[in-house]
Amino acid sequence: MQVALVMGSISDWPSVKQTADLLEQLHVSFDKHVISAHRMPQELQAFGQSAKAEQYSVIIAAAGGAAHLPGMLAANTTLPVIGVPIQTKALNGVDSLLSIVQMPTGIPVATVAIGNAGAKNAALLAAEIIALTDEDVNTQLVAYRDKQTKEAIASNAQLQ
Ligand SMILES: Nc1c(C(=O)O)ncn1[C@@H]1O[C@H](COP(=O)(O)O)[C@@H](O)[C@H]1O
Repeated sequence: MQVALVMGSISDWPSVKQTADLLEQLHVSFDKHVISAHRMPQELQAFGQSAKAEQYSVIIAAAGGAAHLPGMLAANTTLPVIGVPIQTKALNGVDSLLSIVQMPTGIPVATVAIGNAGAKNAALLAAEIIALTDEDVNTQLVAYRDKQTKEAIASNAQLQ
């Protein structure tokens, strides 16, 4: 698999599904895992440390609240980790965002926006990394961008 799609809880799946659907559309192969740094610390460490040997190219990690999962995965691998802040009820996902984005120097997490835009951009960012060496994924990405541009131009008609 090219991407490991990891979430802190099964309750994150409705958001993470948007990432999964877009990865599928872009022909990126991936598998899905619930792994919590807080609830499954040993499994988290084992997963991070074996991720490179498993031949993943990118890890996407989505978590909400005290979202230490992306950072702790990044601590256990040198693969690129994309962090997705899940929108929370109590603090609207600002808690998730700040937990993920403010990493110390030396252990980066590529953090995307809170909510739907972030969930989708995580898939696109992963696909852009994969597309460096995968012509099929590159073709899908170019087509995605092309369609998006055409739709934006066509939306001018709604102004008339
Ligand atoms: N942020 C983390 C971590 C972690 O970072 O290890 N593990 C679970 N969670 C988050 O807790 C929220 C509530 O989880 P539950 O619904 O299971 O109580 C979820 O958004 C999950 O990502």
